[in-house]
Amino acid sequence: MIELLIEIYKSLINHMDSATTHADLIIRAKELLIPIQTIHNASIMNAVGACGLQLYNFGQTISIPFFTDNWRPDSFYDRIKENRNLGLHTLCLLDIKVKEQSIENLARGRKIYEFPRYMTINQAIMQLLEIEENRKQNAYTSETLAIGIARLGSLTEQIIKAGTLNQLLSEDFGPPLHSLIIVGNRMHILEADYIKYFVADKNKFDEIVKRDYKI
Ligand SMILES: C[S@@+](CC[C@H](N)C(=O)[O-])C[C@H]1O[C@@H](n2cnc3c(N)ncnc32)[C@H](O)[C@@H]1O
Repeated sequence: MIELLIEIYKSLINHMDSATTHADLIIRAKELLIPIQTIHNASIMNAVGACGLQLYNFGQTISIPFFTDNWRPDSFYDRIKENRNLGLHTLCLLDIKVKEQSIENLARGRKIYEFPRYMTINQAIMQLLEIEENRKQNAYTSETLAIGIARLGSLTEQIIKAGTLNQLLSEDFGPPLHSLIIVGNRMHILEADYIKYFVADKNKFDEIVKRDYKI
């Protein structure tokens, strides 16, 4: 019970009702008859509006896990495709590996943990392009408009950059945390006007807006 209370306490530092983790904690607390008071807070799920895309126009959020040599999951590709078909943007949350044990240490019961790893926007784009290359259903291409966000909310270190997936691939976003947004295939003119502030290559951006969004 103490452990659950600590988990709930820790989870108060983000938006309490936004994800499976939170629902799980609340259900478990209710089962144990622990009284709960929810204090709503900021979350990437709504702070993402800082990139200029309107929250109304986001579809399903996805999480992109690190590929390994023999585990390259791609089920989230279908979610991106569904969102894009409806003209909606996709917020991609990127994998975090902290307190992970190697198979060997796990097998031997050694409490030795691997160095923490945080997926970068560049790694996420590489994985996404590999998946498109395999699936070939045009959910997106290297020319699709996207927005990379790093350390959102930090007064001095926040970075927001918009461009094609290909353009963002070579950008340096610095230390974690990173998120990626794949822009839907419908965009309001106000969204386009806002995003322009985060674009390095304005000519290319205008070209894409004209070509893909007819605005
Ligand atoms: C498992 S999710 C948890 C999100 C958290 N519960 C929340 O609601 O903000 C963690 C992922 O959210 C994204 N994220 C959280 N905070 C962020 C920030 N300040 N800037 C950019 N991405 C962020 C990153 O992709 C990170 O890997």
